[in-house]
Amino acid sequence: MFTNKLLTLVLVVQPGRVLLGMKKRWFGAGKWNGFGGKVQPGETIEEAARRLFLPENCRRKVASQWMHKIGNITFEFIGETELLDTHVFRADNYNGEPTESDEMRPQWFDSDKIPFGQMWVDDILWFPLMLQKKFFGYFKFQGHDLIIDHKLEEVEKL
Ligand SMILES: CNc1nc2c(ncn2C)c(=O)[nH]1
Repeated sequence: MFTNKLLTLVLVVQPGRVLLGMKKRWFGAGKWNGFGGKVQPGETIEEAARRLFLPENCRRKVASQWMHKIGNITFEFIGETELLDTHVFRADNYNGEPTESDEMRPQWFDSDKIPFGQMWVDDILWFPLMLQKKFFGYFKFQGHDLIIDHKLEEVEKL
């Protein structure tokens, strides 16, 4: 019997560059990734994505349509009963200056120099879709570094 944990992931994709953050602790520490985390009770997925990406002081200034949903990926880890239901957004119009937090150290990467070797092993599979389309994904992991099964499909709408 699986339980579902709702997570958000925000990526800023601009002409020629992508904003990633080095996760400094907890789940996924040591990997570059988008920005996000757990959806709290009582908030929508979009509200969580906004809360977890935008610093407190600039949330008011950013219009609500600043991001759009582009993907949904479910991660299963063999031996664990909690599925990570990850909702992926793009926030391309973000024009702030990303600042380091106790969780993440932000850095811009050229689109052709994404550090996939220091990212979750699934990212290299769905990033190309994320750049062009909307997609659904399912990844079954053995530990944190081996994908033993996956599905990935482009969709017109989520
Ligand atoms: C397990 N692979 C994986 N997990 C993620 C990712 N982003 C957030 N979470 C929880 C990711 O890119 N890959």
